[in-house]
Amino acid sequence: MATVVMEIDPEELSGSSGGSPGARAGRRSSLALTPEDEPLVDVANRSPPPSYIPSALLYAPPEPLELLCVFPERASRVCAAASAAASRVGGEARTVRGLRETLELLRRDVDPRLPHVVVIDARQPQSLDAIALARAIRGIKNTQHIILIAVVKKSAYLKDDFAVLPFLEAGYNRVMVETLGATAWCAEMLQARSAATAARAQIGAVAALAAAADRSRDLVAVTDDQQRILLTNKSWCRVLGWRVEEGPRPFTETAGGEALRLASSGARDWEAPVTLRRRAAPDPILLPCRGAAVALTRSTSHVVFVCEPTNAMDGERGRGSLHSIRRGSLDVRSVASDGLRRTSLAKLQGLPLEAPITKVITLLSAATEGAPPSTVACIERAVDMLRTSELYSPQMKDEPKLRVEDPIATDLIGALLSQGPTNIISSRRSSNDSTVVRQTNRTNIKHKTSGQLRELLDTALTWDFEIFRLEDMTRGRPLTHLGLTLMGQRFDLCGTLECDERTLANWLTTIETNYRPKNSYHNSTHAADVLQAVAFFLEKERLKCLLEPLEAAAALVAAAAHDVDHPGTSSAFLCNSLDPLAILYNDVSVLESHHAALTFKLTLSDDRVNIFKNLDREMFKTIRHNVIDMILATEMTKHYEHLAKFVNVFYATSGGSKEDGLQADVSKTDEPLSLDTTALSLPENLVLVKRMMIKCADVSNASRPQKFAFEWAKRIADEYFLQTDEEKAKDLPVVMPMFDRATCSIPRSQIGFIDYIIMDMMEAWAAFIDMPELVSHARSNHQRWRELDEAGVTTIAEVMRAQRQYALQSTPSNTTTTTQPTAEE
Ligand SMILES: Nc1ncnc2c1ncn2[C@@H]1O[C@@H]2COP(=O)(O)O[C@H]2[C@H]1O
Repeated sequence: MATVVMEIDPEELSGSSGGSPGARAGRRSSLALTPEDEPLVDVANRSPPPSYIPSALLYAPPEPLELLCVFPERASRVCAAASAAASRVGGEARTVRGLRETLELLRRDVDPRLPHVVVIDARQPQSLDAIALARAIRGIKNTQHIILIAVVKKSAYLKDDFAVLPFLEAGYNRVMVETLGATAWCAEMLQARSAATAARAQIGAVAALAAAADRSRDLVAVTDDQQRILLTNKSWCRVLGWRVEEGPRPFTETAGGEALRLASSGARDWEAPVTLRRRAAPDPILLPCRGAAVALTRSTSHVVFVCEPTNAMDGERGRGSLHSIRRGSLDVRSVASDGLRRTSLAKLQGLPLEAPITKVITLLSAATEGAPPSTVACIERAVDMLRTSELYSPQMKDEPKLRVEDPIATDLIGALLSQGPTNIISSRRSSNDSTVVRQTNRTNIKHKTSGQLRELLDTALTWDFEIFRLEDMTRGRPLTHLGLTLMGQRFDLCGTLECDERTLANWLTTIETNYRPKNSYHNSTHAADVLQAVAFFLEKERLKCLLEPLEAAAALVAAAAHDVDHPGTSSAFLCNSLDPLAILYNDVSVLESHHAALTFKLTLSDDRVNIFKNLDREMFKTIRHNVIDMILATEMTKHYEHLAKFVNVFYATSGGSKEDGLQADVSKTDEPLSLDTTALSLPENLVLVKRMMIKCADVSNASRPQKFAFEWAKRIADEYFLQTDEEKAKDLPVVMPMFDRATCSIPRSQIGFIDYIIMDMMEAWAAFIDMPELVSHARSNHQRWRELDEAGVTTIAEVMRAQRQYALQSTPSNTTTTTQPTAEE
């Protein structure tokens, strides 16, 4: 139906003054009246309003469980079991003995520790009337979300099938038979916490929407499907002379007109006039009304009426003007913080410079204007978080389980992600193992390759490239050979950098010589492996289109040199031992700074190795900047920062899933990521791609076929163990105490590494360059580590034994397949 729009006189509508139709003036309304006041109605030709609570409103930050036990007997073992379960799942328990104490605790006006769960001993009615207590708790405001659990005797069930009913009717959510079982209580606590958190979020959302209605200058009423009024807002009460919180009453007592007919017709969304009776005045008023039916199922559950007051009512509003309604609704705290925010905003706006984060904070702060209190609270929290400088530092989510149950993963991830010295330094000694630039005395390499080596190098661009075979065949100098093949021949680095092949060979030899062969992991085989991964990635269409030859060259150089002179111990170790490198770099990005600086020191030290010597100043500046940036990006303390930036820029966010995306869980990997291709055209985003490329290459071992992944896992564990040995021998803080060769579970460390470091990153990168095998290998490695863990395998020797058997079983005809590559040549 077409809507007839005409000017109407609000005073006439309100019935409070005469006024001829010809004298109509006032605001526009989509409500149309004929001169005879016959309403023409605009019905439901727009999209219907939402019949759901928007998910953003249901956001509930994870909270540690708060348990309240009400047990008359202090020494109750059941109470102790429930409390122990609460702490097992990372929460806290308090115990009270009776009704009075419980109610006192719950009635405290602002108790931030309002319990999620109350467990009540219902086994001895003579000591505690559990039914009365539940009723009393449910009678207190804001306790609807609390999960009440009654503990009953087993005999209660056996005697009477319906024994639970009085408890449920009194307001309990669950009835539990008394038990001391830790598992049963833990399960109960976890379920109860999530039910309570969800319920609290729902109630908060409803309260927020009620608050929004309350602050509207429109007259708002909500009825049920029987047209009984359930909720009215302040404007409604003021104009119609109602008391706030009048109980349910028939809407027809108060309202009439076309609006009512439409509401009862089941229309989803309509506009029509409504007549409303005022208690203090004889004449009803006629107001334009917008209505909506809320239907969570097929049938309507609620109908919302929003009636526009007329200008003539402004006089009646008193403190109900828009301004005074808003101000009146704010409490002292929110006014104060609002004021403070404005002051600091004003200061920020006065500055000539504005960082993007300032713009974001300004926008968010502006969005609190007129928003309901719960939304304001959410935004304020978000702004507080944005104001910290550690935006990308990960914090364990609600995963206290990890800490308790998987100390090895906690150790590893904690050590990878934390920077600087370990907190307590029990003894400080300078390291004898100072890092010095070793001059290479092997500038001449035998560049010719044997037939077998040539054959192997021909497969250099396959994802199952036999890197350990290359290590054997080249007697520990895989980087030079692979570098000449990939950088020299495949990517024509000499053409891009305008250097001769001899210089490239010298450079590779120099870099390789400065890797330490004593390291089981951080040696030149790792450098070659990362170089190979980068070269493999560069072959992908997406990167071929995006990167210039100079950028590709920078990536290869960075990959080859990214861990040069790695001492085999972590930055934290260097800081703890006051190593000269830690002193030089002030405990900040110690190793990566050293790798980048040494790369240039070695390269520029001699024209015979200087692959950059023919570049002009600008090109040199560009490649130097790129190489440094990529090497620094391999620092694991910045892992989440780089990953989050990459994901935020290149993937469209949907429903907050990207925030969750950083939570490790290899089981939830089915959602396709949707690439935002517009971001690709912005040159400033390329740096994120390059960082991500080297980062993924650096830890790609976990995404390689199993036999390689397992060998790398063995090597890194060996290196970690040596560090732990050295820390103990030198009385230094032990950075990863769980990495003790006698006790450490290799499978568990790998499961943690894949869960928390690899999976999300590989998913994002694999989708970006279209390389699904990165994810599939990581998943199948994860699966195999789990099998080994479940089989009780822990040490390196056990892993290797199990893998040898596994290889024999899965390829019975191929008896040469082992996880340890055989030496050749
Ligand atoms: N398979 C693995 N298991 C555990 N840690 C690993 C593994 N691969 C790489 N790492 C760690 O990830 C880090 C990446 O940066 P680094 O090469 O400096 O040091 C690496 C190791 O500490």
